[in-house]
Amino acid sequence: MKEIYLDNNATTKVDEAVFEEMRPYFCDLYGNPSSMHYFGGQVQRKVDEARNRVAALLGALPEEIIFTACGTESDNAAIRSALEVFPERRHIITTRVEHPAVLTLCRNLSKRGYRVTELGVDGEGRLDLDELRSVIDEDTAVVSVMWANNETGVIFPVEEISGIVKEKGKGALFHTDAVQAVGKIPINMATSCIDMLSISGHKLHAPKGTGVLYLRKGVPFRPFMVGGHQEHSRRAGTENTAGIIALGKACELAGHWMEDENTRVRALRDRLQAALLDLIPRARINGGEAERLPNTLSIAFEFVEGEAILMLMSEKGICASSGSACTSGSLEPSHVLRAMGVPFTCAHGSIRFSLSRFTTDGEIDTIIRELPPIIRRLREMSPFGREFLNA
Ligand SMILES: Cc1ncc(COP(=O)(O)O)c(C=O)c1O
Ligand code: FES
Repeated sequence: MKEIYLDNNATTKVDEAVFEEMRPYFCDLYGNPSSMHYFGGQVQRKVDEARNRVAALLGALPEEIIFTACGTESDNAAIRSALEVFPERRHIITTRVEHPAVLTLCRNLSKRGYRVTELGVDGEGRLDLDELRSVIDEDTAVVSVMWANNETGVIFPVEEISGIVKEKGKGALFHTDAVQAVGKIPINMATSCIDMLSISGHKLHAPKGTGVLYLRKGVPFRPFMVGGHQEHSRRAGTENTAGIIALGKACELAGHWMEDENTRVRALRDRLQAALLDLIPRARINGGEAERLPNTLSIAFEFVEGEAILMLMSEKGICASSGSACTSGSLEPSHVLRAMGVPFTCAHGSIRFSLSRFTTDGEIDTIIRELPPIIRRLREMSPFGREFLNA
C-alpha cells in the first residue's frame, strides 16, 4: 500500500534533489569548514552558498542568517536573547496558540519572575491587535507571534504586528516563528521590520534537525549556545554541514515551487475542503473564515473522535493528524482549538490535512472517497452520533 501523506505540517519528505546536494558531505567532503586547509575551505564555500540561498528566499542579507539545529532552538535563542538584551525588562508578549517551542518557554519564564501576556484569538483563530496595543509597555522586552499556525494554517498579520511593536514598544524586539510560513507564502525581510524569525528545515523538504534564526542586521543579540566561533560567534558548535547545504538547496527549491503551492496545492486543498463539507454533515472548518496557508485544512466532525478517524484512515494508507504532532498522544484537546473556543466535541473530532507539492489529484480523490464512510461508520458506533443519524 502506497501511503497518502497529508501530514506535511508535522514533517515533509526530503526532496530527492536536496538529498543529492547533501550526499557528498558525509563520506567524501567531510572537512570542517573552520579548518585552514583546502579540504575544509571547499565545505566553507558550500556553507556560504547555502547561506546565500536561504537569504535569497527571505529577501535577507547573508549575514542575517544563523544556522541552528531546529525551529525550537531558533525560537528559544530569539526569545532568550531579547531578555538578555533588556535585563531590566520583565514583560513578554506572545499568543495562546503558539507552538510549544515558544509557549512552553514563555510559561517556564513566567515561573521565573517574568510577566507573560498570552494574546487570545477569536473563533476563527484571529488575533485582536487592539489587545496587543493595550498591553505593550516600556517593560516589554520581546513580542513573539507566529506567522502561521501549524494546526489551522491561520496566518497572523505579522508585518502589521511588528509595526505596532516598533511604534509602541519602546525598543522591544519582535520575533516571529515562521516555521510553517517559510516556503508556503512569500516573505520579504527587505521591506519588513521584523527583528528575528525562525525557520525549521524539515517543514520545507530539508532534513530534520536543521534550522535558521534570521537576525536583522544591527539588532543586538546574546547567543544561547556559546563555545567556538562558528556562525560569527552567534551559534557555537561545529556546523551540521550536510544539513546546512541541504537547507540551502531546499530554500532555493521552495522559491521555485512557491507559485505551485499557491495555485495547484491551494486548489487541491480547496477541492478537498468543499467535497468533505458537501459529503459529510455537521463538519466545520477550523479557521475557515481567516486567511490561511494554502496547504492546510483543519476540519472538525461532530460526534466522532479524531484518533479513531486517524486509525481508520491509516488502515487505508492515509496519513493525517489530529492537532499538532507533539500533543497527539495526550487526550487533551488541542490548545489551539481550545483558545479558539471550538466546542469540546468538535475539538476532539478535528483532523488536520496538510498538503505539499508532492500531493496529487488522485490522492485527494481517494480521501474524498474513503473519508465519508469512515465518519458515518464511527457515528453509528457513538451514542450521540446514532442519535444524530436517526434524527
Ligand atoms: C510553528 C512551529 N514552530 C516550531 C516548530 C518546531 O520546529 P522543530 O521541529 O524544527 O524544532 C514546529 C514544528 O513542529 C512548528 O510547527
Ligand atoms: S513538535 Fe511539531 S507539532 Fe509539535
